[in-house]
Amino acid sequence: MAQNQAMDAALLTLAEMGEADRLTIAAGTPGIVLMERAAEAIAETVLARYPGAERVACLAGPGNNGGDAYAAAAILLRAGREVRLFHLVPPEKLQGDAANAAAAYDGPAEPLAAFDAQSFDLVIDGLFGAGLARPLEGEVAELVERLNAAATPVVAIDLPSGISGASGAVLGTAVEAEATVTFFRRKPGHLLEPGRSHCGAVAVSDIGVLSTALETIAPKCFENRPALWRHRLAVPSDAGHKYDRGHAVVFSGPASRTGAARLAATAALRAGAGLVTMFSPAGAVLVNAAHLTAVMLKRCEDTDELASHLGDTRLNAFVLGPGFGAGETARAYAEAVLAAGGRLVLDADGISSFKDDPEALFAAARAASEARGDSEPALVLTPHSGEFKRLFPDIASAEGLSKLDQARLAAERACAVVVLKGRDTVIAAPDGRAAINATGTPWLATAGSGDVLSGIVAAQLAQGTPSFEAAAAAVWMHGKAAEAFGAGLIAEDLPGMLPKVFAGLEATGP
Ligand SMILES: NC(=O)C1=CN([C@@H]2O[C@H](COP(=O)(O)OP(=O)(O)OC[C@H]3O[C@@H](n4cnc5c(N)ncnc54)[C@H](OP(=O)(O)O)[C@@H]3O)[C@@H](O)[C@H]2O)[C@@H](O)CC1
Ligand SMILES: Nc1ncnc2c1ncn2[C@@H]1O[C@H](COP(=O)(O)OP(=O)(O)O)[C@@H](O)[C@H]1O
Ligand SMILES: [K+]
Repeated sequence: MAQNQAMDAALLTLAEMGEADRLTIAAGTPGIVLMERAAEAIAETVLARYPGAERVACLAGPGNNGGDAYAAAAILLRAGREVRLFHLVPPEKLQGDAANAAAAYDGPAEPLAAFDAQSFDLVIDGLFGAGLARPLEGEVAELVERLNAAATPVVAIDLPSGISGASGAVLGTAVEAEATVTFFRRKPGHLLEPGRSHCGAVAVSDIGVLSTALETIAPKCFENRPALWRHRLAVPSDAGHKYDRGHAVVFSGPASRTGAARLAATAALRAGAGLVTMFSPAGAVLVNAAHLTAVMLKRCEDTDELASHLGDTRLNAFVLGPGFGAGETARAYAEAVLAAGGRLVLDADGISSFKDDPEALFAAARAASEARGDSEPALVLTPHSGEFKRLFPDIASAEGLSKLDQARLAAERACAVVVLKGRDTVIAAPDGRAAINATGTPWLATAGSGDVLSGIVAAQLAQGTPSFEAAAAAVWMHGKAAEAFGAGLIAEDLPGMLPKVFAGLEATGP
């Protein structure tokens, strides 16, 4: 059940989508039938979203994306719309299903050069989809730029032309659509920026591709939805006590920089850790004591004091980095926590501390994961792109890697779950599993919101949720908390929204 629901959230590579098509066609559904159903889905979206759009332009490219445009044009013509089709290559040059779709269309058709967006109420973009192989240039690139400058709304078939389905990158230039209709499952490019912003509202149409094909294909990338992790989340048991829900620790920075750690600690408590203790340097104990209530406080002045605290094996999840200060202390604490068998969320200054010797961190993470004996990563890294660059400079600067590729490579190298943050946060595990997040609002771009996220991750780790699922759940909840609050959000508001997020999680399906 959980497996099936997760498969609904799968994001397919070009090869995986091709394989799903191939298996469906081999099982008896001809390609032209899939194209016909794709066209019906496009027409349905057009008629439902733009009931008043009379003058419709269909732009048809040289492949099957163009074939979909011909087939959609035929349906809209039958529905009484004033349809004109503009083609990049003459219909007689099309092949296979696209050629058949073009032959079945008997409305007006002209070369692309005759197209003027201003003369239409709506444009259907069927230039390029999954087969986009290189950057747009010349006549097509100019046309796309004119189209984007015009006010006419665009519905894209499969992907806005110019967007890479694999990476969300703009190849040359790309159509800015109001809506996109894709088939069977989304592709990473629908969620990764800038692709996501170019897609507008995405509708996914089944078109009869066999969902059982996914069992053979075994995709490893998913949209971050509860179906991915709900079954692994720890929930308070009826007769449980607080220690059943884990004991999280957050390291505080010095007296003038304690707020970030408190944000993480409050979030950890709200997100369900049974107990949360702040480890504070001596000079910050009074400041922290004046602010903390349910969060407990312990002095931790140096590695000796830390070693004695780590003797308490009930302390099981740690946050190090928010407001901590970058340097030798952070490095020593991180290594000590991992060596003691703790699960560690390393954020902000904690990440930057390893800038000159990332290998030391990766080796500590590898040793910790091996010592656990369950191949469960002990380390969760939560970098934004600047912090990511400090730990993984070569991966960050390599040409042609998507954000998804970057997070996966980093996770494998660091033997850690990597949460590469942003509007399109990617969560990746060393075994190649990845999730792309779509919850949240731009109001999350506010000081301290990342600190709150690290606390939510730690709460899940403390409760025993596996690291990948813990990180993915935390990112989803963090985004939902922001959505529930709305405009005017500051980081302090996020923990207080978590009860609503939990209530919503209980009430809704995947
Ligand atoms: N059963 C199925 O599979 C179903 C698939 N469906 C639909 O098929 C679509 C995929 O079709 P597709 O594979 O034919 O690719 P498509 O996106 O039309 O483009 C390929 C053409 O573009 C050309 N070309 C590429 N880049 C270029 C550039 N920059 N500038 C200029 N030309 C460029 C490329 O030329 P070449 O690289 O060969 O020179 C080739 O001619 C998919 O998105 C969905 O809409 C649905 O019907 C449902 C069932
Ligand atoms: N435009 C945006 N839309 C959605 N989420 C965002 C956006 N910008 C930032 N975020 C999220 O907000 C958080 C910011 O974290 P971070 O950059 O570490 O900030 P800070 O260091 O101030 O806490 C991350 O979880 C990130 O994914
Ligand atoms: K398209």
